[in-house]
Amino acid sequence: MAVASKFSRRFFNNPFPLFSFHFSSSTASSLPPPIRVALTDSVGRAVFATRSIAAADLIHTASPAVCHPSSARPACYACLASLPHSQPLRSPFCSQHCHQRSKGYYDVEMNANWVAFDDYCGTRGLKYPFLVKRLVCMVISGDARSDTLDILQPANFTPEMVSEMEEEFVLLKSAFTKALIGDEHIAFLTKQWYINVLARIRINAFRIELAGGPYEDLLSLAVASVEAEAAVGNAVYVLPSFYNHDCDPNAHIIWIDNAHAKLKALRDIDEGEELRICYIDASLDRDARRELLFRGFGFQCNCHRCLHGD
Ligand SMILES: C[S@@+](CC[C@H](N)C(=O)[O-])C[C@H]1O[C@@H](n2cnc3c(N)ncnc32)[C@H](O)[C@@H]1O
Repeated sequence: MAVASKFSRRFFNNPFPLFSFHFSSSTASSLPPPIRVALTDSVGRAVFATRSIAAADLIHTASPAVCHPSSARPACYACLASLPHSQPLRSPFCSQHCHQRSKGYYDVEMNANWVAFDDYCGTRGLKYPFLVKRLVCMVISGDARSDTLDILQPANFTPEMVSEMEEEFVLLKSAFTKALIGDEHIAFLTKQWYINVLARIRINAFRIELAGGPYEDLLSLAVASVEAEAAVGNAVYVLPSFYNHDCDPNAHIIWIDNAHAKLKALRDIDEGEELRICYIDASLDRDARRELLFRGFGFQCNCHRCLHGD
């Protein structure tokens, strides 16, 4: 972690961190999470430890700003908890609590006809437009602000990529206008807004695979593992989006039962060290990792492993 340490010593001494966070963590301690976000001169913003953290410690938890279940596996509409495979799906919710808390945006979504939009995105294998659709429903219902994701780093789209998004944007917007949602409620939904949100989702979305998915029996476990798609869905978070990537990370993000994320230390971390997670499969060889990071996230990885040819 030479690169991380190089940044960390300098930025830990910066008296003006961009953010410090004070929210609940599931550790027994009443201390705030031991992190802060500060600006670096080579990788934008980054997360730094404000005290030493022991291997396997929970650093903090995070709830998604927006999430959406995958179509391949039944998952709760609100929290992405696995739903039983073996029962006919009666409700898209895992609990009354999830139903209640997402009722506003669920009703907005159910009021519109999604056949054309879902077909268009489904046949092209597009998953991120579904996160935008969810965010639009949340904004209309008053459950989110239209600028919720503005703080996150955006991807650079080429003009060709932008023009390819025209059709999905038109289908999304027309589903709402045909559902007679008043202009005043969807004034924010311009093509520029759509592109800006997708650009942030592209860099910051997490594909969620549950570590502790409840399988009712061996058959449902077999069905789940035979399916190529192990993810229960995708989600975007605010604080976890400030973690930079390292091919030999000192932290990781995990999901046990649902989209509520846990950031955990993979090894002992010093006060002032930068916390980094791995965005991809770290077991790939250097060329494959670099290719994936460049195509998926648009950056040349500056981690110690990559710089030293490992
Ligand atoms: C999810 S964001 C991480 C937070 C970001 N630095 C920011 O300011 O919001 C991912 C972006 O951070 C930068 N980044 C993350 N890890 C990097 C690395 N190992 N090498 C170079 N750039 C990296 C890249 O610009 C990448 O697109």
